[in-house]
Parts: sequence; structure tokens; C-alpha cells
Amino acid sequence: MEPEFTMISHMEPSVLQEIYNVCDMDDVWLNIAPYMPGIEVKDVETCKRWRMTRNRSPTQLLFRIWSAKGYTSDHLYQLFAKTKLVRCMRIIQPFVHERLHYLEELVLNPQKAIDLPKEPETPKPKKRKLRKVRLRHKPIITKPADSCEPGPSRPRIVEKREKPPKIAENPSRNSSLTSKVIHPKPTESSLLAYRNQRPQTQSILVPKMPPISQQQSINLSELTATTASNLSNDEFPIRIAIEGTLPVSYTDIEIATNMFSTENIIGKGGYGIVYRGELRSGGTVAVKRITTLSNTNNTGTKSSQVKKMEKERMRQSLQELKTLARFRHDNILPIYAYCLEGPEPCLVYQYMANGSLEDRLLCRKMSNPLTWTQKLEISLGTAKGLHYLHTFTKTPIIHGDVKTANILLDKHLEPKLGDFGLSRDGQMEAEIAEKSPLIASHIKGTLAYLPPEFVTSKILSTKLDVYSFGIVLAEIATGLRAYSDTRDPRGLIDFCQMRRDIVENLNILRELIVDKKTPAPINDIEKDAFAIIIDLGLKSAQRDRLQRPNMDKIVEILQAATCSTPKIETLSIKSEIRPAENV
Ligand SMILES: Nc1ncnc2c1ncn2[C@@H]1O[C@H](COP(=O)(O)OP(=O)(O)OP(=O)(O)O)[C@@H](O)[C@H]1O
Repeated sequence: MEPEFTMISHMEPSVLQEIYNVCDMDDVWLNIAPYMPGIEVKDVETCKRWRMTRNRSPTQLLFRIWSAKGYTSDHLYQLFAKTKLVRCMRIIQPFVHERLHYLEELVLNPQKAIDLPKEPETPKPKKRKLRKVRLRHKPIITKPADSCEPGPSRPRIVEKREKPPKIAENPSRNSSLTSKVIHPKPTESSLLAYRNQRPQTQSILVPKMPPISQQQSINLSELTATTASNLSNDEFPIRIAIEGTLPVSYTDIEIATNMFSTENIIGKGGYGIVYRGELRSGGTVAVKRITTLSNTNNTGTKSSQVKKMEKERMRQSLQELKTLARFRHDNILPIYAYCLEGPEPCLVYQYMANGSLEDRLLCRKMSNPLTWTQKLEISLGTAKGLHYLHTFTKTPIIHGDVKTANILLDKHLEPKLGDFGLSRDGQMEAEIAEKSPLIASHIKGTLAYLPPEFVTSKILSTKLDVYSFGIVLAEIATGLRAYSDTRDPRGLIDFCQMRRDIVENLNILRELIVDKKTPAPINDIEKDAFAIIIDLGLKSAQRDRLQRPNMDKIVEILQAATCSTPKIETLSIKSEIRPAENV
């Protein structure tokens, strides 16, 4: 059965490439942009910068932006007819509905067109497949006053603000060409005519995307053409993920990050680069740009391995979006917005001025060492965030990747847990006794922070996060890395525990493993801080998960430690734990 329509982004990549080649040549794309409903001045400017700064095809970006608005190969064919690009019409003809094929003849021989049978009226689209898109700006075309180009000038788009549109225009019905609306290559007079003819409204009806859940798999190109409003299946995870979070345009992100300038880079992770962005309305944000993999094999297509990695990358980004959009807490990194319409998906977060806890513990970027009071507050805040995740809903959420790099510090050094790509629904330890333990389908996370029961038996419970948090506490107390090849033992918990077993005297232990960068304690709370943090760290990272405390107990201990002289048992774990194996 013939498909109802083909989304531009779903067309054969080699066909699209051919079109890009033709339209990039002599900047032909600049001639067609003014005829594309919904394309604004800022979009054209973005495409120009895209070519200038990255040497990438401006047509490709232009089509991506347009395609994200729901336009199909049929619309593209009509656009090429309007701009008399017969070569392009022929290239995409196999993807175009037969009823439109007559347009080629019409373009080649407009006189003959009078004798042609009238174009069959486009069937009225089903109501549920239509979506109303209102555009704020109407581009109009003028000849640049300062143009020094000979002959017909290249149309320039200038922005003009308009009153809100009143009448809806359906491009699938109104843009079917008749001899009246076919334009020759724009000349000054034709541009004037075009301006007068162009409908006064910018409100158009766009066919809705097919529900993505019906498609076989999710890939980047599908997602980049996806917006919140054109997903129709309520069960589809993207819709759930993005509900309650604002979509933002790719252009706005480019402007905020100064075209993703290297000066704005604040960090790099496994899946993307994080940029500092300045909003036009004022305020700073962090933008994570999920990088796509450029590796292709010698046939020019991506290997199945690369496709698998891209899919996983996308899955994790959506998981992060889904969890962060659902859970709001003082100690969970707020997500502000997302963008799926551009060449790479982007997530926009609150900007954390003091970077990651990892950076601060290692005094990277010339930062000052944290004091014991700050270390206690950061430990407590992080514990509260985890406690919230484990207890807020009936089914606890397991973060799955708690580590110092994923604890971010705002300008007041308030910690916020980030990187929820591996988060999932889990079980409380108590539930495991009643039911059978949840077994993860795969092991993911940072190996040095993963507990033995997860690495060996894939047992998934809240105690996974408790174990990882224990290692974070040991890092806070000692200033040492979770794992080091040059240390014996290499794992930090084993390293501390071994010394703890040998040395009875707390002062000597402190001398051996305390973080020497931390300023000397200035009060009783600070004096006790090292012992409390390392003790809790070792307890939380015990090999036997049943011996590890719950997050509520951990919060209670840290809360007591930050407010008054704690009356809690410290360094009492000598006989309780066996040295943990390095995982
Ligand atoms: N909201 C933010 N504000 C300020 N800096 C941030 C923010 N988010 C991330 N960063 C910085 O960017 C770095 C990279 O973050 P990202 O989450 O991509 O990777 P990661 O967690 O370090 O690594 P991976 O995702 O591979 O585990 C962080 O270590 C941090 O320094």
C-alpha cells in the first residue's frame, strides 16, 4: 500500500544528499527559503552560520528545521515546483504522490498547462491528522538596498512583526500549484508580486507525524524531527518524558551558547559536551548537547555497532529527561528545557556555578579546597536527594550512577544530583525479602562505584545507591579518587578499611588518610566531621548489602553532625565488615 506521505527526514539519505548538493551550489537554498512557510529570518541566519562556522550544508539544516514542522516530500516537491527546480523535483519524485507528478510538466511548459486537466483536489485531510501551527513572524522579501550584485537580486528576508493571524491556510490544499502561483526565479517585480500575493496569515495546518511508537526503532534523525506537540501516542515514552518541560528552539540554544563556541564549554561527558549559555532574558543555563557519532563504515553507512551506541545514547538522554522532569527537589538538578528539533538533541539545565564535586575535591580550575562544614553540608544535601528518590514514590527510583562527577554544586555550594541516564525503578531492601530481588538486564554505571551484588548477580535495589554514596563519602573525607591504579589496594574503600583495621587510634588514622587540602577544623563540628564522614562511608559501602544503612538513617546521622555535637557511634565498624573486593 502506498504510504500516505513521507516525512522529509525519512527520505533516503542518498536522495537527500543529492538535493543538498544541488541547493548548496550557488546558494540556491536562499532562493527557496522565502517560499517555505514557517521559516523565519533567524532560521536563515542560523543556516548561514552553520555553513560559515562548521562548513556544513546549509540546505541540510534548513530542511531539518522545516521538516521538524511536519512538512512532507509532497510539500517539498511543490516547493521545488514553485521555485522551478525541476532537477530537484526529479530527484525526489519517487517519494511523491503520483497526483502531483503533473507539476513537472506544468513547470516546464506553463503555456501548455492551460490544457492540462485540473489538478485533482487534494483529499481533505482527516481532522485528527492536522495540527495548527501559529507563527509569530512573517518573512517578507525585498531587494537589498545595498546590494551590489548584478542582475536580479537574491531575495533577502526581512523580519516584520504582524498581528496574530486570523485565517488558517492549509498548505496541502492551497499550495497545490496552478499557473497563477508558479513563480519564476525571483526578480524585483516578481518579488513585489509575491509579497502582495503571499497570504496575510502565517497560521497553517501541518499534517501530524505518525505515532513514533508504530515505527520500528528510535533513531536520532527521527527524534530530531520530533517535537512535543507532534507526538500523539500517550504511551510513548518521549511524550511522558517531555511533559511539563519546555521545548526550546535550536536557534535559541545556538544564540545562548554563542554558536556552541569552545569558550562556552564547561565540561565533557561520555555522551556529549556541556556549554554555558546566556539567555536573552538574562540568566545562565547549562546546555548538554548530545553528540551524534560520526563513524561510518566504507559504504558510507553507520555500522550496526554505531547505531546501537547512538540508540543507547538517546535512550539514556530520554531517561534523564523523563526522571528529571518528574522529580523536583532542592538536591536534584532541575531541567529547564529540551530541544529535539535541531541536528543534535540538547537538554537545558540550571547552571551550577561551582561545577562538580569531583572538580572541587581535586581543586581543579584553581578552586579553593572545601572546608569541613562545606563537606558536611554537601554530604547531607546529596543524601537528602537520594533519600527523596528512594522514598518519594511507591516504587523507589535508583539513580544508578552516583559519583562525585554527578554531584553538581550551585553558587551557594548546594549539591544537586545530576546525570539520571541510568536511573530506573527499583526495590527497597525490605521488599526484596518479601518478593524476589529485581535483576537488572544489564550492568551499566561506573565500575568503581558499583556494589558487588550488582556486578556479580545484577541485584538492583536502593542499596546500590547507598554503596556508591559510601564511596563518595570516603572521597570527601580523604580527597582521594574512588579508584587508582597506583594505589594498593586500588579501590578506595579497601584502602581506607585496611588502614582502619591496622590503626586503633583515630588521630593516627586521620593522619594517614585525611584530606590534607582541607583547612584545619575551626570548631567542634568540624573536628568531628572527618570521623563521621569516613565512618558513614565505610558503613554504607559494606560488602554485605543487608548491613548497609538506608538513606533515611544516613540523612539522620549527617543532619545530627551538621547541627550539633553529634552523639552518634563513630568508627564502630571494625568487626562488621569484610574488606570489599575491588569491583
Ligand atoms: N548543570 C551544570 N552546570 C554546570 N556544569 C555542569 C552542569 N552539568 C554538567 N556540568 C559539567 O560538565 C561535566 C560533564 O557533565 P556530563 O553530565 O556530560 O558528564 P559526566 O557526568 O562527567 O560523565 P558521564 O555522563 O560520561 O558519566 C560535569 O562533570 C560538570 O563539570
